[in-house]
Amino acid sequence: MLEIDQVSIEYPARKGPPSLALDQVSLSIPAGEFVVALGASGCGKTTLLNTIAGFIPPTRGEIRLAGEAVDGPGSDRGVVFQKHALMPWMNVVENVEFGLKLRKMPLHERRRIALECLNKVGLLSSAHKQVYELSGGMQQRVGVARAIASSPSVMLLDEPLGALDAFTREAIQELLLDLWNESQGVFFFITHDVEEALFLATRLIVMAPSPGRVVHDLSMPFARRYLATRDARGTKADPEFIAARERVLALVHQTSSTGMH
Ligand SMILES: Nc1ncnc2c1ncn2[C@@H]1O[C@H](COP(=O)(O)OP(=O)(O)OP(=O)(O)O)[C@@H](O)[C@H]1O
Repeated sequence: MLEIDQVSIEYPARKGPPSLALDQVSLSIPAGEFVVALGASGCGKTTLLNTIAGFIPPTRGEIRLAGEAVDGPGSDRGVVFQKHALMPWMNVVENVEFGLKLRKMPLHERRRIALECLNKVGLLSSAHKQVYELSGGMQQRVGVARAIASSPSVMLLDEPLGALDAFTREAIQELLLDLWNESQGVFFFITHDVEEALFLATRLIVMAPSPGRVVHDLSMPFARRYLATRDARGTKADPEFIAARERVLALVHQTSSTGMH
């Protein structure tokens, strides 16, 4: 269980009072949920993700994972950013096993795990390539493999597919659902794309800015429907999906325009 308990984050302002990036956000997220955060720019999505990751301490409130307060980054949380943060001087498999190496895991063991993770993301045959030899989509898959290498109970993904073409994006969406389904952990995913949000989420949170807060918390059926049918296009073309997309678009629009005033 991931618990976000009354978390507020203030950033110091150059002049005047600090700005409230998150205002008393509370969410209880049991294992096995795929949470997607949607909302206008500046509503605090990245701040919330970075706080769960342990990169930013809450100004007030607490984050708990399996009952333990989060007080910094840890191998129980894997992070994937939009800009893949791969190390260009290491090859693909060395990038994937890097976190395990830091934790002093012996080479043969970390290599076995890294290759297994590369296999899961469909890149086993690229294990010994250099990072620059890979496409953007492949690099993002390496980022995912690296994040799952430590078997985290929470995966944090900040617009990981934002820079990819539509075809690559859809393929990685399906991969992420498979990895989530297999892990039965928590995925926390940020996107600006409503269709992507609806496809991936079992739980969709809509946030609003000024101050950053959660204004809607909705349960979604489509991710599980896809996993049962393996029909991504059929899932996204379903009238129920399209109706939900229009409803959620209207909600996001509403919350972002009220945030302007
Ligand atoms: N390091 C920082 N220092 C000061 N203010 C910050 C900092 N990081 C974010 N903010 C402010 O906090 C608020 C929330 O920002 P955040 O990046 O979390 O929003 P977001 O919803 O992820 O936005 P986007 O969708 O544009 O990525 C914004 O008003 C932003 O200007």
